[in-house]
Amino acid sequence: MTVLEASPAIGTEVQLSSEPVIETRNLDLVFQTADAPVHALSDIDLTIGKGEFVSLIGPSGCGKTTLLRVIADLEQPTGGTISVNGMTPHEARENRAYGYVFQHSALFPWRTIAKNIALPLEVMGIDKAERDRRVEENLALVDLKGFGRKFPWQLSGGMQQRASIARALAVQPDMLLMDEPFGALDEIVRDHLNEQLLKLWARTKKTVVFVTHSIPEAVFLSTRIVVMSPRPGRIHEIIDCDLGEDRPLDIRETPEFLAIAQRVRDGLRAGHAYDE
Ligand SMILES: Nc1ncnc2c1ncn2[C@@H]1O[C@H](COP(=O)(O)OP(=O)(O)OP(=O)(O)O)[C@@H](O)[C@H]1O
Repeated sequence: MTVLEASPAIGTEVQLSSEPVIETRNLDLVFQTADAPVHALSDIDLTIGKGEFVSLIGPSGCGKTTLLRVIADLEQPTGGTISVNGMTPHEARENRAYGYVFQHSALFPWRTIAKNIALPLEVMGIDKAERDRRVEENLALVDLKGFGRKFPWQLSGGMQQRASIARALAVQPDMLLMDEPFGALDEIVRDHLNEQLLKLWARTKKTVVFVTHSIPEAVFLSTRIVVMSPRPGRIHEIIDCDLGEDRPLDIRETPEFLAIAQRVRDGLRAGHAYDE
């Protein structure tokens, strides 16, 4: 199925090769605060297809997290429309359509890794045998086999983030929403996790929406990159990242990769001009 998206951003028409799972139209969000209203999102038109890996990139405060939180039903838009898997975000949340991964692992320190992963399954009322099966399956998926009985503080930061990805995957969501999950980690660990995430994505075919500040990370991981501009956050440009699925780390030195990275950098610079 091919879907044509009309977007006010640069690169106005986008051909999606899969059915749309997230669709926003004229999405707006104004936070009411004690001082003055904060216009966080303005006129966001975005369609994300099933199985895509889409990164949101933009300067601090441009609304990346807010957009992810709207998709996740953690914030309510003040204008426009949004559908997630053909449902409202609220219905999608109730249907456990997505798993959410935060910048910091958000694991409970008093529970073992296995019990952290099992927690949402307990809340869902899934029986112990199935919980144990899913814990083992997802530990293996993020290369943490044998670490289930450890506590979070016994694991490195990178391993803790992998455990939170396993927890998000355990509810078997169609989608992963990831808010700068590797932002607090050093470069080498981040490179390694980027490689692992890419393999995981290729294996599971989940739709991923990924917030990052890093241009190389966005280009390395994504099928499309949404470049946002600040105050109020809007989409400046959507860039295709047509590097194929097989992406070893040294792809980052190729002319194709560097050309896309330059386009993203130019987009971020031009987006800043909105502020002036
Ligand atoms: N609950 C809230 N109440 C009021 N203002 C808010 C709230 N949440 C976010 N904001 C404001 O909305 C704007 C967008 O914030 P958001 O966290 O989405 O940006 P971001 O692009 O994710 O930033 P960063 O890259 O620094 O994480 C900012 O100006 C922020 O201060």
